[in-house]
Amino acid sequence: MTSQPDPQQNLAQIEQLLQQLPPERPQLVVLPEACLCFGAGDKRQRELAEQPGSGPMQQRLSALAKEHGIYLLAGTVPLVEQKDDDKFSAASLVYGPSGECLARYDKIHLFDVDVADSTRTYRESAWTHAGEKVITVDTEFGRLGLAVCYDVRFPELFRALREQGAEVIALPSAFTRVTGAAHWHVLARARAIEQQCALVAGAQVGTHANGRETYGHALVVDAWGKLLSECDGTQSPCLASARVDLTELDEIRRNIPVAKHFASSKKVIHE
Ligand SMILES: O=C(O)CNC(=O)[C@H](CS)NC(=O)CCC(=O)C(=O)O
Repeated sequence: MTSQPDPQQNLAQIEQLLQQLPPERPQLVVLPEACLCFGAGDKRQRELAEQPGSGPMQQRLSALAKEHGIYLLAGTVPLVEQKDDDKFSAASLVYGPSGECLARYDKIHLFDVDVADSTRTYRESAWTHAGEKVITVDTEFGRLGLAVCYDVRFPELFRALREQGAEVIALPSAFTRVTGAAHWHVLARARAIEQQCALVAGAQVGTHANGRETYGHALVVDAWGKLLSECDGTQSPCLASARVDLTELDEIRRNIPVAKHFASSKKVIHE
């Protein structure tokens, strides 16, 4: 998606995308990071932020999951608790096919980074509370692990997801065009290969209202690291869609038992 600051506009685009879904169920749809208000600015996002479980954005997402009978993962909806200061949490929300909210993951690694692009300095922690919990959730198709965008650079989080039983990992993202061109595919495939999990990544693409440029390339990778589907950036919004065979995952894990061999490095690396 090339999300705009206005949630209504983005929701209309999401509705259009969902009309094009293949008929198979169960089905997981992973929307990009900041799918409802990209580029709204920190002040506006704080205004839009909802309390967990209530508010128009969450109601609409829940209704869409139910209407289409899908698992719908909304990348980073701004949420606040009553006690909050002027910061909000960047929360990934997972809705089940009956519309219930099954899980919430707050982005752990915040993007306080300098990039050689027109934005130059990114300081996400200035307005966002960092998450403190590793989250997995059971679905009809297996256990889903949650990560967001910049998290992909931290393999420890993905190892923790695997240790919690993740089989599929969702990665809603908004990689910068510059770092994405250099690192996106390698990082996404490496995390899938290392943890022997399928990985489904939504992505922001193009030039946004605040002038930011994102890399796109939403993709689906299997547990062998094979790229099953990808948006190539020529069209937005765009749907990358694939059928993932999780019996293959069992075989990969039997043949290359990295979870067991992890004990070897645990013995010599003391944190
Ligand atoms: O700010 C918003 O509205 C939405 N959030 C984002 O765009 C986030 C935080 S600025 N972007 C990233 O994490 C880029 C990571 C990246 O590009 C890398 O790791 O190289």
